[in-house]
Parts: sequence; structure tokens; C-alpha cells
Amino acid sequence: MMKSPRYVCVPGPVIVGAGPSGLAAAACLEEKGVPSVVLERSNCIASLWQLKTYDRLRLHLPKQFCELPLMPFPEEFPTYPTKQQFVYYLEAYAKRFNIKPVFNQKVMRAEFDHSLGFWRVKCVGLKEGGGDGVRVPVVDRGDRGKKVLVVGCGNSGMEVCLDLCNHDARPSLVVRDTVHILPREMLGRSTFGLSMWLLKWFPMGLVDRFLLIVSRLLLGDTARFGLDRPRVGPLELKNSSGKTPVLDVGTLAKIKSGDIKICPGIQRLMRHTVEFVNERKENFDAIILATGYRSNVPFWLKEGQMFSEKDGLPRRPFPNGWKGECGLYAVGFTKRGLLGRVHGC
Ligand SMILES: NC(=O)C1=CN([C@@H]2O[C@H](COP(=O)(O)OP(=O)(O)OC[C@H]3O[C@@H](n4cnc5c(N)ncnc54)[C@H](OP(=O)(O)O)[C@@H]3O)[C@@H](O)[C@H]2O)C=CC1
Ligand SMILES: O=C(O)C(=O)Cc1c[nH]c2ccccc12
Repeated sequence: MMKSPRYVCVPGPVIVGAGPSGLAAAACLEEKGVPSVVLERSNCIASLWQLKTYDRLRLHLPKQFCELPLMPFPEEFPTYPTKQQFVYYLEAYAKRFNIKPVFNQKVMRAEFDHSLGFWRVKCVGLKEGGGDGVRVPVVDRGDRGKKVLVVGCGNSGMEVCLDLCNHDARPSLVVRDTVHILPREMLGRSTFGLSMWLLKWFPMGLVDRFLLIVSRLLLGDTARFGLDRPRVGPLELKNSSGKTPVLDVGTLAKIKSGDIKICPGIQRLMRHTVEFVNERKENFDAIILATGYRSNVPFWLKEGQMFSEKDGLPRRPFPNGWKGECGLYAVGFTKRGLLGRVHGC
């Protein structure tokens, strides 16, 4: 077996991660004739999409907002492409721009060497197939009637609850804080698309008021079902804290009908028994954590102050990418978002 060299000199940018944003950055560079190296810790591109998402997942923003630069989605794709279609598109994209990530390479440290004028990136090779893919539990027939507690009421928790309902399980949803639920569409357009369009003409506070009025008309008063809204409007909140509004794809109707029960925050977890903050106790057959994730970038990036040391979240949103010192660029992530905004990069 050939041993890989200890040091490799890369005559161009290093891109960390072969997700949609990494692929987009590599393609744009390739288009300009700039070679780059993409390092990917998993053994495939878009590993979050391929290994860590549920099969029924669809994009919840229309496809025109999710396509990568230089190559549109195939015309025959529906408005909201499925996970399988999105992965197929990303594979085709990588092929088209001749992107060949170095797989199974985990970046441990990235530091700018000021005396050399180069970035020094330290990687460890992982075992082939080292995708640490946590599989989302699949509720099959054997799980019918099971009591499942879903923790976290972001888009994941809400969609997982709906799936559980549709497979005859009995889900409860932990909601420990306020949340903005918006219909996925309003006035015949996607809520996201309409919001972005309105923002071109009106201030954010006004667009927020509009979104809340239409949401109230279409969804009713969500507080009546245990889902209080934050005091700050949905766009303002996204902008200031990164918290994404939930785009309802049918979960709210199941909450209204009582098929999904809303619970307060968890105080303690004991085997199958959950104690809530109001001291009520209840037994569940399964617990699904849909509590989001944290960026690992602060762990390895030893340059700049892009991330809060307290919680690992970026210090401010990067609507169009972020340029730091020494040719350091961040593209495609929101504070908490999986999709991020890749359009601006
Ligand atoms: N169809 C699609 O396109 C989908 C897109 N997405 C996107 O992926 C990204 C990630 O979404 P998601 O996985 O939902 O993660 P998020 O970070 O958006 O949501 C996590 C949720 O978990 C809650 N939470 C965290 N810790 C706890 C706790 N200890 N107890 C109770 N609740 C807790 C948070 O609430 P709190 O405010 O209390 O911290 C929050 O509501 C988002 O951008 C989302 O829009 C996700 C699913 C589907
Ligand atoms: O799903 C995400 O991560 C999003 O970014 C969705 C989103 C961001 N801003 C919005 C405004 C209105 C509706 C959806 C969104």
C-alpha cells in the first residue's frame, strides 16, 4: 500500500467540506480557472444530506432559492425537490465541475503561518467508510401506536412529528421556548420568496408585521395550541439570532387536532420516564432529539474571531459570505442553518 505523503503543498485555495457550499465554492473557482482542493471528513459529498437526513425530506424553500451557482436544477424537478433529487443534483454538479474531494480527511487545525504567508492545514485520515452517520429512527409497522417524544420544535422536530403521526405513532413535542410558525406558502407564493421580494421594497419590521398578519389569518393563533410567538418578528429574529422560522408542512393541523401533544421543557430523563419542568412525569417508548447541531469550525480554525467561544455560533449572520483576514472566507452557513445561504458566494 502506498503511504500518503506527510506534507502536501496546495497551489490554491483549500475548501473544508464537500457539502453544497463547498461544492459551490469549488465550482466558482474552477470556472475562473483557479484550482482548489476540497477536504471532506466523510466518504461522500453532501454527507449530511446522504447519511443524516430522513428519506421523506424535501427542500422547504422553492428550488430557485436552493440551486448552486452556474448550474440550475433540471427543469423537470418539482418546486420542492426531494432529498434524493437534491443529492442527485449535487452529484451531477460535482461531476460537471470536475470536483474530486479528498475523502476521509478530518481537518484538525487550520492556521495562517504569517512568516511563510501560507495556511497550514492539519488533517487526520479516517478509516474508509468512516461516515459517522447517525441514522434517524425509521418508524416502521412495528412501531405503530408507540409513544414517541420529540425534543426540539425547529423544522426537523416538526417534520419528524408529522411523519410519526402519518405512521400511526403517538408523538409528543417538547416546546421549551417561543417559536415562529409560518405557512410554507402565502398568497400563492412561497413565504420565503415573498419575504425576500418584500424586503427589496419595505423595511424588515414592516415585512414581519405583514408575515404575522397573514400567518394569523391562515394558521390562527398558534399560542392557543401551546406555541407562543417570540416578541421579535420572524425575519428580525432570524437576522439577529439566526433562529429559523418553522415553515409548516402540515404539523400544525395535527397539533390542533390533538394528534401531536405539546409538552414543556424537560427537567430530567430517566430511562423511559421523562420529567418535565412542570414536574409532570410521563413514559415514552422512544425519544428523538431534534435539537439542532453546532458548528465544529471553532474547534479547528485558529484564526480570526468569527465564532463565539461561548456557544460556538458565528458572531453574526453572513448573508453573502464572509471575508476575514489572510484570504479566509466563510460561505454558506447561517447561525444554525443546515441549508445556509449559498447564493451569495
Ligand atoms: N425540509 C427542509 O428543508 C428542512 C430544513 N431544515 C433546516 O435545517 C436547519 C436545522 O433545523 P433543525 O434540525 O430543526 O435545528 P434548529 O436548530 O433549527 O432547531 C432545534 C430546536 O431544538 C430546540 N432545542 C434545542 N435544545 C433543546 C432542549 N434541550 N430542549 C428542548 N428543545 C431544545 C430549539 O429550541 P430553543 O429555541 O428552545 O433552543 C429549536 O427549536 C434549519 O435551518 C432548518 O430550517 C430542517 C428540517 C427540514
Ligand atoms: O430553512 C432555513 O434555514 C431558512 O433559512 C428559511 C428561512 C430563512 N428566512 C426565512 C424567512 C421566511 C421563511 C423562511 C425563511
